[in-house]
Amino acid sequence: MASSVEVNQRIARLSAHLYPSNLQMEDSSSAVRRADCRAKGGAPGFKVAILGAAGGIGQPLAMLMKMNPLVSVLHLYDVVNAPGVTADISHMDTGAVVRGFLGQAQLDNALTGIDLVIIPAGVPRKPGMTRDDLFKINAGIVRTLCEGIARCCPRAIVNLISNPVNSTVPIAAEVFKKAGTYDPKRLLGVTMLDVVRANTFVAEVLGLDPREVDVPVVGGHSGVTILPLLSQVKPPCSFTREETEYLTDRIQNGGTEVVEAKAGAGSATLSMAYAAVKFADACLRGLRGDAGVVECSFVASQVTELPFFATKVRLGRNGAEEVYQLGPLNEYERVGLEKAKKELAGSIEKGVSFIRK
Ligand SMILES: NC(=O)c1ccc[n+]([C@@H]2O[C@H](COP(=O)([O-])OP(=O)(O)OC[C@H]3O[C@@H](n4cnc5c(N)ncnc54)[C@H](O)[C@@H]3O)[C@@H](O)[C@H]2O)c1
Ligand SMILES: O=C(O)C[C@H](O)C(=O)O
Repeated sequence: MASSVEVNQRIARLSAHLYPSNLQMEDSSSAVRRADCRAKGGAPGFKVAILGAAGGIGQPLAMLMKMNPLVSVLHLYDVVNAPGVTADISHMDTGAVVRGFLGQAQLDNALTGIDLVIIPAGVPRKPGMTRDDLFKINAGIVRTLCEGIARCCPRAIVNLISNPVNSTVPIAAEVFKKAGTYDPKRLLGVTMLDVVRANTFVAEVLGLDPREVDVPVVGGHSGVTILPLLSQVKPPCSFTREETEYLTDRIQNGGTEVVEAKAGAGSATLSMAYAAVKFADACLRGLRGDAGVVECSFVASQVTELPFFATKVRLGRNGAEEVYQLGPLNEYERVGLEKAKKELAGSIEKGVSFIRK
């Protein structure tokens, strides 16, 4: 008759066979210890956690981060399906070691020791909804996740994707202030998709390769708060009034264009995962100490009278180390800026009072 130790070993072997992701899900297993050795002994890299990793954005984002050579350890956290996504991604023959974490009981393990946290957790829009309509559900999700960050990795850089970004970033800031861990440089709202779209649409109009185009997009991440500065496009160029209006409208409504095309099946996921990885990679290069890493982001700011605003920022070892001014605006952009600030003020206040209430 088999001893209880032997029985337990057999069960563990069978379980690992049936549920290979358990190899990554169980922190004390020898596979994880081997993975730890590999992470420490292999190419140096950063530890990254994705919260909401089983979602429409989370899955392609996890795949792309697993391909990023700057990442040595990748933690995939979600309240559903984390084991499946982890098993799948972990078979990719790239350097990063992948571990999955399922449900709130594993949130702290998912976050401990992490350098960069990327948050795409939360519900997406359906046609007819504004991003602000997501506040009711997503505000609470972001609060819970940020409480975990404050407990377990208070020095991590946070890339916040969950909408409405104009309110979720102020929510995160308030959670961190309450916990006494707030460092404004380390909290970055992800507005990269607006820049990615702007580069694409402007390149189409100019007949250029989008990779050659750089469009600053400032303000926030919703409707009129998305303010492309077409007067500052690189390479230098000019647009007719008609082109300016077409481009501004298309960039401001790019998200709605995708929501309507998906007809109830969600919002941008693939282009967002691409944009999130582009931004996360910039943050990691900054953490590594690379010079001259500059991207747009919605951050704590003194560029306007508002406490948060998106502009170009320089990313360094401490996050957004320098927040750049707006630069010269034309009349069309000055009018746009006033509209953007008016709407942003309300969204920021809504986020702040959600925590302070
Ligand atoms: N910042 C941007 O530019 C941008 C672009 C696109 C989408 N978004 C936003 O990103 C969010 C996610 O979009 P999606 O298409 O991936 O949605 P999705 O519904 O496909 O995925 C969301 C994931 O979050 C998970 N989740 C829910 N509650 C959670 C919790 N408490 N902890 C951890 N995970 C949790 C879900 O289980 C799901 O897997 C939405 O709020 C959307 O509006 C932002
Ligand atoms: O539009 C949305 O709801 C998702 C996202 O903010 C986007 O810009 O695609």
